[in-house]
Parts: sequence; structure tokens; C-alpha cells
Amino acid sequence: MILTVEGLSFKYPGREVIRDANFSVSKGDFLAVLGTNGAGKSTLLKCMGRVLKPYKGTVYVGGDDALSLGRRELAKRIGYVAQRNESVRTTVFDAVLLGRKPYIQWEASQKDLEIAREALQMLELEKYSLRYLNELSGGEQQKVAIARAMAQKPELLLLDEPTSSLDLKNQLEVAKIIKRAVKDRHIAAVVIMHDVNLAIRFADKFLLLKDGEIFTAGGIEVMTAGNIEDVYSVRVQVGRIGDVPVVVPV
Ligand SMILES: Nc1ncnc2c1ncn2[C@@H]1O[C@H](COP(=O)(O)OP(=O)(O)OP(=O)(O)O)[C@@H](O)[C@H]1O
Repeated sequence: MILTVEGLSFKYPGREVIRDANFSVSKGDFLAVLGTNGAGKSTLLKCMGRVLKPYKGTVYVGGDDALSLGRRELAKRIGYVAQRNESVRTTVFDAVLLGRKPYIQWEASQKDLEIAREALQMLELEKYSLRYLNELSGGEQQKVAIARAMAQKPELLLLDEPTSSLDLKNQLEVAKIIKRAVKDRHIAAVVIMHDVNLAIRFADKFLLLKDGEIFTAGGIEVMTAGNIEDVYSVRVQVGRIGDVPVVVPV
């Protein structure tokens, strides 16, 4: 088990946003977290990445309580990419190399530079290497943030809407890259997604969040029209076009 969440509850001052969440993530899982705006998806992901501290419950990373791990150790195990990333005046290469920080003692080794180059290649960003982050489009910046998380070589990727600023082709590419990384590296990814069609096409596990509670979780069998309607309050049909599963609002 890469990650186990037990009895996790979180509140912002005066308001409980996550109630008693229990689930786990294993090697090879591409888990899509779905739910309406404000359901608590980002909050749950932040609790998993120790950006926020739940007031109840525990997050186990491997077998260890996340709270017992040092920053560096946690960063080796978890790569978290927020919904919005600040764009500072660093080059794309340096921003991706930053993913190696938990492994670097004094200065980056040849291996670190090589891993950063690989991550740039993976996201097809080589030609942007020497550009400044604040001179990139929103979608390009989003790909840089994913490349940095890949360079970090964590066991678990936590990605908050990684495709939200991407065009159709890049959405498919990035979803494929995440899926391939999960399978090839024997890691896991927990990915917040708004596009239900992208989720059912690429993810193999699903967690549907409704009003701060896990409505249902499991494999493709939980992605029924009934569950999707209950969570999103939209009537849908679930079907297939060739090999591709599709959800169509009706
Ligand atoms: N810093 C904060 N202080 C107080 N309330 C917050 C804070 N951040 C989020 N919330 C509230 O907590 C609830 C859950 O927010 P969260 O961002 O986790 O939802 P989400 O499911 O990720 O939504 P979206 O799909 O719109 O990104 C929302 O009602 C939101 O208004």
C-alpha cells in the first residue's frame, strides 16, 4: 500500500469540509478524484500531501504516519502539484531541476541533471528549457509543474487538476504520460479531474466526493449513470464509442 487514509476529517475555521474519509492507494493505481466544485477535492489532496493538517484521522505513507516524516523524506515519497502554481522568474530547466532538491546535498549531480532532462523530454518541453516560467502560457506552466513532480521520482503523485489549462491534445498527452509513469515506475497517482470522460478513459480507480464525504469509491464499476447523476445532479448516459468509455449528459 502506498498511501492509506484513515478516518480523515478536516475543517477550515468554523466549517468541516472533509468528514471521515477512509481509502487507500496501491502501486499501479491511477485514482481519479471527482466531484462538484467545493466538494472538498483539493482540501483532501492537500491533507494527503501534508499541506494541510486534518483535525482527525491519519495519513499513512508506506507504513509511516505522514506527520512523522521529515520534509525531505516526504518529498522523496510524494510529488504534489497544486491547482495554481506561482510563476517566478526561473528558467524552465531550473524549475524542473528543483524536483531533485530532496536528493541534492550540495549541488546537482550529473544524474540529477539527466533526470531533469528526461522529465522535460517526457512532457515535450525541451525547447522551452531556457525560457523563463513567467513568459510561458498557463498550459505550458502546468506542464512544467508536472515535469518537476516527475523529476522528483516520488512513489505517489498528487495532482490537482493537471489538465485544466491544457488544450485537447495536451489533455490526452498528459493523461497518457501520467498513466504510463504509474505503470512503468510502479508508482501511484491521485488526480483531481473535472473531465469525467478523461477520467474514465485513463484512470482505473475512482473516488467520488460529495459534500465532503466519499460517496463511493472503486474501479470502473462505480462509474454508473446513477452514481454520476447523484454526485453531479446531471442526467447522464454511460456508453462506449469503439473502445472508449463515454459519459454524455442527456
Ligand atoms: N482557505 C479556506 N478557508 C475557508 N474555506 C475554504 C478554504 N479553502 C477552501 N474552502 C472551502 O472548502 C470547501 C472545499 O474546497 P475545495 O477547494 O477543497 O473544493 P474542491 O472540490 O477542490 O473545489 P473545486 O472543484 O472548485 O476546485 C469549499 O466550500 C471552499 O469554499
